[in-house]
Amino acid sequence: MLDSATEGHVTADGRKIGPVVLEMRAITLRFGGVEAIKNISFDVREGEIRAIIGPNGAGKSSMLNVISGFYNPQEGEVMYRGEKRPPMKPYQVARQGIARTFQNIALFEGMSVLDNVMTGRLNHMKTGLLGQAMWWGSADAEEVANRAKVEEVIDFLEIQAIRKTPVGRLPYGLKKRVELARALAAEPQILLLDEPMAGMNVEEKEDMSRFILDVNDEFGTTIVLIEHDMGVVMDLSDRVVVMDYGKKIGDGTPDEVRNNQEVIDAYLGVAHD
Ligand SMILES: Nc1ncnc2c1ncn2[C@@H]1O[C@H](COP(=O)(O)OP(=O)(O)OP(=O)(O)O)[C@@H](O)[C@H]1O
Repeated sequence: MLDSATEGHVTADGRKIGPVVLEMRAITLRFGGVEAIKNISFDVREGEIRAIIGPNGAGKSSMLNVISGFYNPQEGEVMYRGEKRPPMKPYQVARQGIARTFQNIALFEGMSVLDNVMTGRLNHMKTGLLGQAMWWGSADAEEVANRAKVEEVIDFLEIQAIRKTPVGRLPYGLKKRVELARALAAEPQILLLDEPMAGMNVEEKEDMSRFILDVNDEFGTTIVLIEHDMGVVMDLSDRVVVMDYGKKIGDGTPDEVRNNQEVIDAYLGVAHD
């Protein structure tokens, strides 16, 4: 199905998957004596939904943190759009078009939904948020564009009704959606989602799954996600990387991974959460 890193294909449901956009090459990450990631390679194609799964402590968050620039690995290379990425700070990675959400929600609780989503535009602002706030009434071209994008995202994620509500007053599932909105406001090419359904009830999970699929479909955003809920992962993802104790033990379509004996033994048989 995927013969070449430079070719794309169309999925059974009609979504376009492009060439490789991000490639992790032989990544090793250590914390003192702990090897959180052991010589792992995998790639991400433009427009795909790529999951990273594995039991607790497998190294999934560490991997997402390497992609987002939060950690720089001791060994290996991150190739982005065909070029080797030098060690970078997270804000530099964000400027390259990679946005993320966090496992534990990281929003400004006292600020409104609208203002929280607006912070996602920081990378697109020449004046910075404070400057924008001071000129809130006058609306120059940059501000108009930023506001328009934020309103588009708010509409898209169906959170218009709560746009003025302080985030601290919202239920958990909606906070997660606001976090997604903030990440989307940055207009990322790659969106990193760290356990987007964690702590959600069934209905909230269904909503979030739909929004992830819609974002991917509507904006063509490439999505890399970590998720514990196996049903969600198998339904959403084009391809899945399986990690266990810092090693990669599987990589392929949901069906391939489901039928991989090493994965069955090491992961699916292991209860957690
Ligand atoms: N900042 C850190 N300092 C020291 N060790 C760390 C640090 N971050 C992660 N580790 C260790 O690295 C290993 C991988 O952790 P990581 O959080 O990446 O796993 P995970 O698969 O995301 O787990 P979970 O599903 O529980 O979130 C663990 O042994 C963890 O204790």
